[in-house]
Amino acid sequence: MPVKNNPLFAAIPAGPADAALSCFLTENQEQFSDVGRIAIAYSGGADSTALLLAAARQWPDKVIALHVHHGLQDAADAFWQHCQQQCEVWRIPLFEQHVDARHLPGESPEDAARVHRYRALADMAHQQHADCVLLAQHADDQVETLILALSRGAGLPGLACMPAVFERHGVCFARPLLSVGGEALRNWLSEQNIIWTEDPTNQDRRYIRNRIRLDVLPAIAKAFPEYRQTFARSATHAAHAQILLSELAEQDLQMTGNPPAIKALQTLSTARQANALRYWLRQFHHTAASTRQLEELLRQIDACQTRGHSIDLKIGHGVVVRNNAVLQYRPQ
Ligand SMILES: Nc1ncnc2c1ncn2[C@@H]1O[C@H](COP(=O)(O)OP(=O)(O)OP(=O)(O)O)[C@@H](O)[C@H]1O
Repeated sequence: MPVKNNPLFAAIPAGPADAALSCFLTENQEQFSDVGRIAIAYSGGADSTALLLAAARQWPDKVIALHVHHGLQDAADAFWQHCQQQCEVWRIPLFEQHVDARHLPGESPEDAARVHRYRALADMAHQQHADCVLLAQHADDQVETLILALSRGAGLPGLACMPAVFERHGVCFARPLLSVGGEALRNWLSEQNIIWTEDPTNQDRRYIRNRIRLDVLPAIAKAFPEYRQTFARSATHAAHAQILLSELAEQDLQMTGNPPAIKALQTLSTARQANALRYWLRQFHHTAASTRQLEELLRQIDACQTRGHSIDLKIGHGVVVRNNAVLQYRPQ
């Protein structure tokens, strides 16, 4: 039975996820006015449950659910079973992919799981011919991301937080719930007696994100009741400023050439050199320099005044070296 004729589904009234989705669609009209198939990244948790229901109401019979089985914790099977049961009730087609999300030495388990998850979601979206994958991160996730970025001393790309629409692995991803808080979504689901799964690791204070959510955000909420809106505004300002810096870096790389000529780099101010080099490393070599590495690279470039001067600096999984008149990044 299709979603629109399903009495179980039709009985659920619209809630905050519907409002946020419709606001998002108004803001991104062009991209979403004519979608064929739309996929929801459905973990079984509260946020993606609310998004799945709102999306299925918005696009009856065009919505599919995608679930990534992480195989990391014992609960992964239970999450998958829960998703199967719910999608059967709502008659929403569900697809699943298993990933081996073990992390490499030095890599955080959360980062490894995220990398595998995006790859699996993109694979499934390709296989099912979905136009876009919707993720259920909300306003509180955005604030957590901002605080996490501040705690790490991040630059503008980190402070810009999570974009509402982006592309990865050739697939469009979107986050339509960034304007709504997590509590509103949960309260609404509870009022409708809709069940969801709780990830037990969300209470584990060994993870910094959980400490932010459980300990820091309640204190911030007390001191700054409007923090969701004001923090989101700051993230938006940072995102806009980052766009300008990327445009400037593109112009500067046109002038210096790619790979950048050392003499041409030296004609730029130190801040512009740093900006151009960060962009060059990120866009063309998929790596990022720490603040200290970048300072050292700028020092070596400044000192490179004669043929005899060399440049040699380890950054990410490679080294930046001098190759005659230009810089070169050599993966190792
Ligand atoms: N196992 C999964 N399968 C499919 N999508 C997932 C999975 N885990 C997370 N996602 C998607 O990525 C988003 C962000 O992941 P995160 O780990 O922050 O979510 P979560 O804590 O599982 O929250 P929720 O499921 O309540 O949205 C989720 O909202 C969901 O859309």
